Amino acid sequence: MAKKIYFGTNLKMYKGNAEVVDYLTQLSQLSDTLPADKDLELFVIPSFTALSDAVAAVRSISSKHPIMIGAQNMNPHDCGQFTGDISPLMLKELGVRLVMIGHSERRHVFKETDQEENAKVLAALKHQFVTLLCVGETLEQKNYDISDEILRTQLKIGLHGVTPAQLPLLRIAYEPVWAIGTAGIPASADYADAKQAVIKQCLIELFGKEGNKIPVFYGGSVNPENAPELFVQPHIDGLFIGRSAWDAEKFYTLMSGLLTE
Ligand SMILES: O=C(CO)COP(=O)(O)O
Repeated sequence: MAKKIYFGTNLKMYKGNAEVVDYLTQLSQLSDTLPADKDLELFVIPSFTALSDAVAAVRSISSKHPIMIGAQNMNPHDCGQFTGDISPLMLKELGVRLVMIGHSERRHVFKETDQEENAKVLAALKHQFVTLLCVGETLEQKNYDISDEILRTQLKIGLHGVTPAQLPLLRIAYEPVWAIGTAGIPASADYADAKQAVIKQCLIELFGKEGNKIPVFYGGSVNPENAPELFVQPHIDGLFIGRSAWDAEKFYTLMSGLLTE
């Protein structure tokens, strides 16, 4: 069987409810026309306020390649005195299937620690969410030549206590902090692939040969120009995209170009 291919986008704090519904309606219709013989996992991660209607929107359109809806963050507790936070049970109730944990903006803007990401990873897996842990080094860490150590630390703490039975739900995104967003400089395909290899090696150390089956995506200024080279790298299982995927047609064009090459 051909290798599974992964495409996802994080909408960050950009689209409100109505805009997310329009976007998903368009993207679901377009995704139906992607090659039927490809084994694809597509996911879109909107803001919390759009999740309910986002789930309804993707359910209302039948597509050969249905879109999985994810949340951008999650409190690890089922309920409690955590004003402003959202629990796993609340996300489950809405039909959300995926939870993203440890996005660079959560780590660096909101100062989340590896230990906090670990609590969220364990809670997300316990509640059977597809669990997407993001890792990546800052520019300063890269300049000190400690990127590999940082990635290994984020993985070893972030995944502490994950059991082999939970691995099929786990996804990793490598998103170098310096490559993300409007001020980001895209990683070269060679650099990205080398770091993805470090991540895969660490996953094998943690979980044995089953660790090699965990999909690892690249994210950080993916665009129509650099996507083809990134996509064919041996250690990159999928692309996790921000700005270049926020227009449904542009996202579709990027994906269909890669799938038909
Ligand atoms: O943060 C990202 C995805 O989570 C990547 O964003 P950009 O593709 O806009 O750099």
